[in-house]
Amino acid sequence: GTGIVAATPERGDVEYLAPINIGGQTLNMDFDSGSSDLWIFSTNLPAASQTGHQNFDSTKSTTFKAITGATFSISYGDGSGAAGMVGTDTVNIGGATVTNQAVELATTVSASFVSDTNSNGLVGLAYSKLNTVKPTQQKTFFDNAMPTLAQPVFTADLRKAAVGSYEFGNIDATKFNGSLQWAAVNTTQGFWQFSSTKFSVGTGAAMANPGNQAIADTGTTLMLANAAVINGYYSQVQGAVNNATVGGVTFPCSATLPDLNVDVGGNFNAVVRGDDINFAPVDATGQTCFGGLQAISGNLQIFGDIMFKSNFVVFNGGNNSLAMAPHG
Ligand SMILES: CC1CCN(C(=N)N)CC1
Ligand SMILES: CC1CCN(C(=N)N)CC1
Repeated sequence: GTGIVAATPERGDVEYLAPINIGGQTLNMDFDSGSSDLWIFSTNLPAASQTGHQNFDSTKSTTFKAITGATFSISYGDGSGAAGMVGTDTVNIGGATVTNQAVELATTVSASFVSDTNSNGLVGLAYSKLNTVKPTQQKTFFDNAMPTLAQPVFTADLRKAAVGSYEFGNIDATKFNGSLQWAAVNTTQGFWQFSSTKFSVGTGAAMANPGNQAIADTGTTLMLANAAVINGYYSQVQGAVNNATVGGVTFPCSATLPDLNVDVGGNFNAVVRGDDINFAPVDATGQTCFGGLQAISGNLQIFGDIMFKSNFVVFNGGNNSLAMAPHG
């Protein structure tokens, strides 16, 4: 089978929401290729945490089954998190259906999730080895769906300030230009991870970034890269400064931003359009803009939604590879 859902950006493209159906109830969810838990807002939360959200009510589903003694607890890089109990139910994402999918019902969620009323949980699409359910680790929706999908793939078509899509089991060739370029994925850490050991800025010469790795992460808003990339890129942007007050690199909103070209798996070069690297004004004056490319230490870079806005991405769980092409 196949499935397709619209991916709708929150204001400012902070995250992209898509609807899933669980036991007859529809919730708008944040699809996250950087984690592996499918957890949902539920009526098991304190009433205050449920306010403004779609809350799954397991007592209203005729197909829900609790997993006795199973719990989950997950925390994310930004300090947010959720925890609760676990059951199985039928999950249908745009037509792709898994019976007995582990669904994790939150009994506690952090404040940032409560206040983000557009999101009612996460659909983890990284490798199942990262799933947090105890005592028995559970599989992701994609892992469970794969055997019944027409192709063992899902695709992300995320757009700047526009509706895109997530699709399971099919690669829609009308959604990208040119041919898909493929790279091997290193699954050891459970991410859609690949090497990225060189980059270039605009039409400039390739610069080495030895030993560097990156993950394709739909759950992260920005593109987080190491000092070599940050310095290499922003040295080419007039007026770019590291603005401690704002918490990252800013530049005049009138700046011309060059494209960033990054190596993927030693196999191909992905282009992140300069226009997509202008994330948003820092204040109402619209004079100063916050960069979509920001710093992270270490050599595991996080290619988040900023990269996805310039590239259609295919995740192939059949042979652990990943492909990109410019959006159509
Ligand atoms: C390496 C980190 C990337 C951001 N995360 C995520 N999308 N869930 C957490 C893991
Ligand atoms: C990967 C996740 C990080 C935390 N999130 C949040 N606070 N809304 C969602 C995505």
